Amino acid sequence: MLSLILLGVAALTYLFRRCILALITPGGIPGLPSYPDPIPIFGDLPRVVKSVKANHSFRIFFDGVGKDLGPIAQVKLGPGTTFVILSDYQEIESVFARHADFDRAAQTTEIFDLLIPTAQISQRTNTMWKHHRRLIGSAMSTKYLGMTVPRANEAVDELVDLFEAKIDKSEGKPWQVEGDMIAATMDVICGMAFGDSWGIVRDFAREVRSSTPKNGTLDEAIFATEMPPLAVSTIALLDSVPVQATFPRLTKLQTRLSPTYNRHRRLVFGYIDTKLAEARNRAASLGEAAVELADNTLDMMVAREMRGDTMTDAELKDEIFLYLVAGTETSAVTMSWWFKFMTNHPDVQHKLRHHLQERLPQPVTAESLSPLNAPYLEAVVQETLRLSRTAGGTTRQAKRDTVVLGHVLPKGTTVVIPSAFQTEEEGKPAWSGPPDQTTNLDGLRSGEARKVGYWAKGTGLKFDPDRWMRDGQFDANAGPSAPFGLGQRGCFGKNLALLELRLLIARLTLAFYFAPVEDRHNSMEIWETITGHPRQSFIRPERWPSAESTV
Ligand code: HEM
Repeated sequence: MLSLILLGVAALTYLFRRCILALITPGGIPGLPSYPDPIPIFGDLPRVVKSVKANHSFRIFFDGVGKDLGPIAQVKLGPGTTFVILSDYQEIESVFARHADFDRAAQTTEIFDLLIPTAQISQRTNTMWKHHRRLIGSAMSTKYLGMTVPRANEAVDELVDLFEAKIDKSEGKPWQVEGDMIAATMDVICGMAFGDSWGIVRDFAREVRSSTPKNGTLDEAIFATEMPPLAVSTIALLDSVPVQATFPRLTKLQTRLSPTYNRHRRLVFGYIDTKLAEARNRAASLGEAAVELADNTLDMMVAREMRGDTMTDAELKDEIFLYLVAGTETSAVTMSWWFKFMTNHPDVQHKLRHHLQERLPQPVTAESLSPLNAPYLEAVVQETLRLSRTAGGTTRQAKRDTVVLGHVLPKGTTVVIPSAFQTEEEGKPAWSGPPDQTTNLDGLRSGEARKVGYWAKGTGLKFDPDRWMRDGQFDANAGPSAPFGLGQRGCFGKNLALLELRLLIARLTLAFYFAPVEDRHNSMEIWETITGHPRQSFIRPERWPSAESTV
């Protein structure tokens, strides 16, 4: 009897110890390279938090894991939470294409679900996501985007005018350009989403002309321009997305209760309400013709509603607001990096200007900006996207147990795809771990043979648009780059973003020479929100013919 009791006690003790061990061990996937000595319960979390705080950047941390630990590695964030970091381009392509195995990760849907719970970005690939894509997909069609070019051209005219005003007032001093680009992309996106630009850039130009700039601590010009309340509230809502929060759920709870957040929300969603009512009145008076005549996204959605293909009002408003969330900062930040690349590469500016003078008819159309008509322009756009790494990285979550590079990833595993692969060099991928981690991966990869080339050895981190050119043509498969993600959950606004970048870069190159700036204005440091901003985005434009330009 006693021995039975002792046996029972031993069994219970063993089970108890196993449970405690399971609780305090950070978990992880057997056989995958990971950092040594994670802290029990917290795993690598303190290490991640420290690195992100020191660098102001998740991307630097995750790129670093890929470089240190190899093409597939793990970061253990405590029991049950493991991130797999995948840096091998060929396998990344395959993961993006395996829709039955992977979906948008909860880490992404959960950071947006407070702000826009029913928008595409907050959904797994479910019925609602498919319905929304069907309803607004045509907003990204060539036909619709082509129709928006005259309106976008007007927005660029206003930006050129703003730069002219700033040149006249700045006495040759540089200024930070990101605020101008946020204003310009908001004007473009609002024009497309509501049919009305907010006219922010036009107001900026008026304010610049009627005031004197201050001198900043780096001897830069600081202009007294003010964003209108709607734009301020939009930016505040965007900043409330808990992308860097250690405990996002707690941060969301705090945000939900914040009077400031709720005030911004009321203002922006009240504006969308008014626009929605106006669009419905317009559609009612146009009847059947409303579908054909719709020239902005809201009108397009409302016209379809009349044909019985409906979203709820909440869904409609979330999708429209997603335009502002996803479409302004991303394009503005990419453009801010472009200015930096230009001030550091006068040779590229000259080459691009000559190319555009030869190729671009006036007025500019969507077709004239295409890679076929202006291949070097496309090379500059794609090189800017590759090296600015605006989105930093993407994530996917395993829908079932699945194999990646020979390792079984359990259902629910989050795969992080850092941006490091975009700088991959010939025969030497971005990662360079110890020899046992850089073994030949052939036979382990689940995708088809590689279609995309490598960047020439030692050049991955250089800004060089010519890497995309083959025999005078743009080659989309020259080397690895996926700034918009890939697959069915890739960026919805990719075509719009590309058109906008092509137009802005072409028109600004023809209008100005962006003179080099001093070293103290030329830091390449990143600060990260949802996107990776250049900490310094100084420009010193000159009208053509420029006194400083040598050509
Ligand atoms: C340079 C500009 C832009 C960049 C670099 C960019 C990048 C990205 C990336 C990396 C993703 C995630 C893709 C993935 O997980 O595979 C994404 C998603 C998305 N983007 Fe963009 N984007 C840009 C501009 C835009 C614009 C202009 C719009 C719309 C007007 C837009 C709308 C969206 C939407 C709605 C999603 C979520 C799609 C979904 O969840 O199915 N983006 N973008």
